Amino acid sequence: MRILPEISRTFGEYLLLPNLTDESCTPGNVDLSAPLVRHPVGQDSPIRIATPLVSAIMGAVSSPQLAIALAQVGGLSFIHQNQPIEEQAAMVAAVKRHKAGFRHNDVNIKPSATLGEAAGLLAGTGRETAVVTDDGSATGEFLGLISVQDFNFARHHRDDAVESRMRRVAELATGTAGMSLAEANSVLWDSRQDVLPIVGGDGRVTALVQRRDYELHQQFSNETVDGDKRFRVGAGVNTHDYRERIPALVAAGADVLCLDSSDGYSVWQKHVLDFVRGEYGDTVRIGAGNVVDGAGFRYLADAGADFVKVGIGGGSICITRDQKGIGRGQASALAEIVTERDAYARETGIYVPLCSDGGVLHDSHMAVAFAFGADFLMLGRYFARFSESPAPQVKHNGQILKEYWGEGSARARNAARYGQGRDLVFEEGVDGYVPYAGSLYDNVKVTLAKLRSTMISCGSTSLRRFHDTATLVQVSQQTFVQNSEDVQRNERPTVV
Ligand SMILES: NC(=O)C1=CN([C@@H]2O[C@H](COP(=O)(O)OP(=O)(O)OC[C@H]3O[C@@H](n4cnc5c(N)ncnc54)[C@H](O)[C@@H]3O)[C@@H](O)[C@H]2O)C=CC1
Ligand SMILES: O=c1[nH]c(=O)c2[nH+]cn([C@@H]3O[C@H](COP(=O)(O)O)[C@@H](O)[C@H]3O)c2[nH]1
Ligand SMILES: [K+]
Repeated sequence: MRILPEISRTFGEYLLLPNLTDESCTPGNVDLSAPLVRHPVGQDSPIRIATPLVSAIMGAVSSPQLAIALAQVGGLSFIHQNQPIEEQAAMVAAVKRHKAGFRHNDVNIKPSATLGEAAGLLAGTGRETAVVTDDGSATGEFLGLISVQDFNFARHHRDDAVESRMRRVAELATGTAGMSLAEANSVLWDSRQDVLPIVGGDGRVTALVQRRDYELHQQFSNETVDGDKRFRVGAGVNTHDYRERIPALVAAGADVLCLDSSDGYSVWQKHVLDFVRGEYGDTVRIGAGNVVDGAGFRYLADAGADFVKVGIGGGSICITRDQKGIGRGQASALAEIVTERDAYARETGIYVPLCSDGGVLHDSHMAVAFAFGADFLMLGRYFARFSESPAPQVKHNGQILKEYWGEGSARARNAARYGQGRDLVFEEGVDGYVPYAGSLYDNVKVTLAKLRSTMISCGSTSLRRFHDTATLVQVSQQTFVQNSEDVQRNERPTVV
């Protein structure tokens, strides 16, 4: 038995001290880009991301829609692995197929559905337009479009059928499969429609081009794309069915894989890394984890992990610490592993990036994590709140919420029981709600602005320099109480 001479610390226990801010420290000069995978020291990582945020390997978080939005703003998603192999591979393929400016047709409704149902569907998915098909599925016959602008409950009854208000195919301009984005946009503008359905030879809608996306696209200069300008996407894998799952994900076009486990310091993870190197050499990139100490990091780095993920029990839906008594404060875990990463780089000449996973409750915690030396962050709760996340949106006591559940919760494990015999003996995650926060685009923009501002105060224009020069101070509980004790906050309605 050994007792570490430390008190395990979390992000919220630290504040940053400013450093000298000079003329070079402007928001436009701050480079937030990060290496995603291992590389020789002094060289660039084969995959970099302009925005150092990745979405958690969770069913409530990482869907194709969220993956596309996050890649557009320069981050990366990891499609969850708590689902049959074919379904996960299909989600990866959907992201890879999605050409910038072309959206998947994933919101469909039957003509006999009610306007009330259409309104619920659109609100739940954060979309303005649904495609009307004969059977209400994405592969059904294309009959028309129904948008939020097509009906108004002051004039139309909730029980009226969608077909009473939809714009029918005959009245619509459509594009053809294979059309370039520039061509599609010309038709869109000529037709004065907000949405252009792209229709394949079989009469089915393959994609939608939206005027709003065209406008958004002008803003995206940092997209995470591969050499063919397709969005990059990651995928979670496990240590059970990897011999079947990994080939399917690679075939679907996954750009990077990541082992998804609460405990990465295991021979099972080494077996998977050996399998990947044996089958694919360095052409397939795979991260491993999670670990919370230097020994765990070194084991996975030696086994060939492309990045190492840090964090046990710190997630917002985590109950691992209560259930198993295992875990470590995220700040303490990072501090030790960052030291090990840098020692490893000096010894071997190989830099293995660190992903800090979980436990970010405020945007300021991101700055603290980068100051501690994380290369990029994995976030679950943060992304679950956005309209692009796949979780259902619900209303409770007048507040709009999104469902958010852990991968160790009964809900996720039930969904995962597809013949692997992974019986649920005890839960390790919560099944709950988070407040709905609007679109990913708007929120990430604000978060990154805060991070740039913190870095400017600390005199840094790159994450590496920020880490190298940061001064952190541990704060007392009293410091936080002092901030807010006397001020009665205005209860402002949540902006939706
Ligand atoms: N980051 C965190 O703190 C936590 C994350 N989670 C999430 O919950 C999900 C489930 O995680 P885990 O329960 O750790 O799943 P896991 O599949 O990694 O491990 C489950 C059990 O199977 C054993 N095992 C794994 N591979 C094996 C093999 N090939 N042969 C024999 N035994 C093997 C492990 O030792 C462990 O006892 C993941 O999505 C994970 O991210 C759950 C709890 C905490
Ligand atoms: O103890 C746990 N039980 C669970 O059911 C569970 N599901 C996910 N995770 C981990 O939490 C991370 C996301 O954390 P945040 O919501 O704090 O960003 C994720 O990225 C995971 O590492 C779990 N941990
Ligand atoms: K272990």
